[in-house]
Amino acid sequence: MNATILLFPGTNRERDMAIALERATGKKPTLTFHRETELPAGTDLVVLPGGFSHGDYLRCGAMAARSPIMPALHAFAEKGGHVLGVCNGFQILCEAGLLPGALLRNANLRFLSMDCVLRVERAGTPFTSRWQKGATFRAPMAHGDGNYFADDETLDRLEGEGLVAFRYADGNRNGAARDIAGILSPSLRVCGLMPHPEDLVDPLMGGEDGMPLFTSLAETLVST
Ligand SMILES: NC(=O)CC[C@H](N)C(=O)O
Repeated sequence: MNATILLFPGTNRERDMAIALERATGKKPTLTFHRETELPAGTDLVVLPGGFSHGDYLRCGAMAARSPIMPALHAFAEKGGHVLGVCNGFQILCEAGLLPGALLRNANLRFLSMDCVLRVERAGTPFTSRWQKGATFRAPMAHGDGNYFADDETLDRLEGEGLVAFRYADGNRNGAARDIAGILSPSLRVCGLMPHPEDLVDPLMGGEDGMPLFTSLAETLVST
């Protein structure tokens, strides 16, 4: 699997993401700056990592969603490419319209930095094939704007079509609608989630709970 990590001004989780991807694939991902207009040839997976792109001004991810690289990302997704967005990356994917809804300020208006427990709501996707449905796992979270919002019609559609990937299983600290922590596109090839599985991929970090996300992708996206 050839992974490309996108970098925006203010991205700060790209190294964590690169380590997690390399652990799963044995290959170093490519880093591509937001000012580029093309993705590296042969990219199987594009990852938008966490951080504070453009200082979180306007709304988290709003400016990054209009970066020069974004038309290439849209084209990649339309052609069947896989895209993962974590935290600020999830916010950018929503602001870019690649996933529905938006991430609003946390309900208590505080930045949340702690571990949470996620439940896998949809197994058998490129992002979740290594988990059973209903499995729970620990994931660190660190965000000020993780309050997932969408209108009821959209939420009903996401639930009806099995596009809720992950829910908070140990309490809803940020106010996210229906405890939603991560969602999938109808194609199942675009996924965004707020917590950080890439920060729990080594016993030295306190566990490897996040690894199945990356091994699922590595197993699905075997490069030709
Ligand atoms: N860790 C992150 O990616 C943070 C995302 C965003 N800046 C927020 O605070 O919500």
